[in-house]
Amino acid sequence: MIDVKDLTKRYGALTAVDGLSFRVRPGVVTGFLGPNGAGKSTTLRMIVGLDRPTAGTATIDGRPYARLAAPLRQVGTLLDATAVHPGRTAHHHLSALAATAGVGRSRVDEVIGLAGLDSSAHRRAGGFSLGMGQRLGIAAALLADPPVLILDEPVNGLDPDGIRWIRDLMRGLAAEGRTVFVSSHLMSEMALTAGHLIVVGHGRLLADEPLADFITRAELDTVLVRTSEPDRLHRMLAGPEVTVTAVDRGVFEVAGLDAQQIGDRAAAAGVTLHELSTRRASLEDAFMRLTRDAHDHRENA
Ligand SMILES: Nc1ncnc2c1ncn2[C@@H]1O[C@H](COP(=O)(O)OP(=O)(O)OP(=O)(O)O)[C@@H](O)[C@H]1O
Repeated sequence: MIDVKDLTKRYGALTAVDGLSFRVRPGVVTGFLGPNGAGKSTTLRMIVGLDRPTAGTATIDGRPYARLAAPLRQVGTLLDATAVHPGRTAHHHLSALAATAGVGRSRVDEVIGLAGLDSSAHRRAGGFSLGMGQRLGIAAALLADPPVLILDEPVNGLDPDGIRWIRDLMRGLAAEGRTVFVSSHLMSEMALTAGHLIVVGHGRLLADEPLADFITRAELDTVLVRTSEPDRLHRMLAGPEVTVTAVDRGVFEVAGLDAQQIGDRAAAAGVTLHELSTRRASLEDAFMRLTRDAHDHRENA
């Protein structure tokens, strides 16, 4: 479990992280989202002891990172995949790490296989592509089999195969009961991977809830309606909170009523419908709505 309490980081006049509190629990992939500059990397860096908080605390299984007895065994991190000596091979890099963590050599080969690096294990990391560097970073994070994983933008630079691989890996690690905390810009990817979301904007907490609740709360679902009686449809749907937008001949997108309400009204009015389907909002839609509102709120404050 990761526990962040009133965490604050100021750089001169800029408050990068502003009194942030949340918990990341085991058993589910928790996505960490926010617009550029929202304070995600700064928060992750404070959690793993690379930055000192101006105020507040961040603990991993009850202790600040710096006071963990065996950090590599307790938390695996991927914060900057390029932080590998370019002259070292992947195998050499992982072996050196394994030695400091008291991890056996057989585990090095195991994580190399797990990360899909078998054929490049003896190449110098300096010649690695971004995606291979990410794979090496993930192999290093998994090396000592830690119960907590903190990954900053792990899909960066990965090809579609790599993206699917890391998605399955993260979900598998969470299903084993580990704590998996992962930041990403890719909403569609997070929607497939995360079960829970922590969303920040301007260093403040905007949401801390299951992914499904976050999307539902944005109330952005719409209903697609097809009819041969558009005028009657308009009359029966008219209302202050209802928007009807024509998307094609006889096809309308309705916001403000759900499919059941529209179906009931059509039945009562005797309007024939040829299609009635809910269009679920995407995580991206919900995220844009929430972060835009936070932005407006600040500008108006
Ligand atoms: N060392 C530093 N000195 C001064 N300002 C900093 C420093 N590190 C980060 N910042 C500022 O703090 C704010 C938060 O940055 P941070 O990198 O944590 O955001 P982020 O959410 O990770 O953004 P991105 O998604 O773009 O990586 C930004 O305004 C950034 O410019």
